[in-house]
Amino acid sequence: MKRIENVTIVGMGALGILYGDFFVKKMGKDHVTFVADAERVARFEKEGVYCNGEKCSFDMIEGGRQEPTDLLIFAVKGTALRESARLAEKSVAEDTVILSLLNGISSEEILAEFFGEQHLIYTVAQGMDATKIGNRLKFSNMGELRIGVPDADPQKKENLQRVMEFFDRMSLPYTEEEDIKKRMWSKWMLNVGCNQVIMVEEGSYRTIQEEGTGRERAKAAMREVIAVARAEGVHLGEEDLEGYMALADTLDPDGMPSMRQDGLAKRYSEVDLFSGTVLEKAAKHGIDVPVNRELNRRIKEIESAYERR
Ligand SMILES: NC(=O)C1=CN([C@@H]2O[C@H](COP(=O)(O)OP(=O)(O)OC[C@H]3O[C@@H](n4cnc5c(N)ncnc54)[C@H](OP(=O)(O)O)[C@@H]3O)[C@@H](O)[C@H]2O)C=CC1
Ligand SMILES: CC(C)(CO)C(=O)C(=O)O
Repeated sequence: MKRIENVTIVGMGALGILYGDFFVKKMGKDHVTFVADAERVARFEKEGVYCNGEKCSFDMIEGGRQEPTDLLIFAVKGTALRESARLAEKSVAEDTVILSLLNGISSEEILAEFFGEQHLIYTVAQGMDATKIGNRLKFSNMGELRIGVPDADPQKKENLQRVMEFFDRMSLPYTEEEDIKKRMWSKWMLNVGCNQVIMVEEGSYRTIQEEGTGRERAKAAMREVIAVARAEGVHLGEEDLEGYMALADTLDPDGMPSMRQDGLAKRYSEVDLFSGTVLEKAAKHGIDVPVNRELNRRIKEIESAYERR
């Protein structure tokens, strides 16, 4: 079993910086590489990035010039996944393992189309309160990775063992999941409620932590995910919803989910991966999802104003 000794990360945003900084501190900077397009490399070289106030010691190179890696981590937004997968092509050799930290239920499928399903270990990143403003990341809780494989393919099981051995060696917080598909849907349910409500109410985690309309609206959006999940054969229930609301309650009340950070920076968000996907799947099953319909309408309305700036 080949040990993981090198990590390549695509996306130097909130999660990319959090994990990049963690790995550099554990393995040394020679074992960690970021890959990006020429423009981002130039910006990084000029401005650098900071993690909890400290300047990060990272190497970033232009896609196409990199060597194959042992572990490739995608930490971009859903809106940039295909474009960044093309940049990462040279990072992948036969024994490269790929993790996607993206929220939603479709990034693994998209990456499997590019690189082949055998490379992918399914992953959910959760529990972190990582807020990046400009080139500065702040977090108080690094959260954890939930990892697993949805089938019993022997090569994937071996890759899962390689990743767990690596995470153990790094003391990186993670949990192996028996039913990774259910975990992905459950976390997605949280994002559909929490990220979208905080975005439209222009708030912070406090918006959904305090009893009141924000919290109730988030739960109502999440209940629509439960209905869609069941129609798709994924058995989510009220206990999963309560479990994830309890997790959201542990986050810094002044922190913000990634979607709200996009809203503040006037960047297009992952709305299509959240309510967009709920609406699509609900239509397929004839399920009415008024809360997500309205959240989707409102987020698109907010984003349509960006073009007029
Ligand atoms: N933030 C959080 O706490 C959590 C986020 N997630 C999920 O993780 C994913 C990443 O989120 P987050 O880290 O917040 O996102 P960010 O927007 O902070 O970071 C994404 C980074 O990717 C960069 N990027 C965009 N396009 C490319 C490209 N073509 N090549 C290389 N880099 C590129 C962006 O560059 P630029 O600086 O130019 O924008 C940015 O630095 C999302 O799916 C999110 O939903 C999951 C759990 C928690
Ligand atoms: C809700 C949260 C913070 C969970 O870690 C998240 O997934 C995000 O910011 O997109």
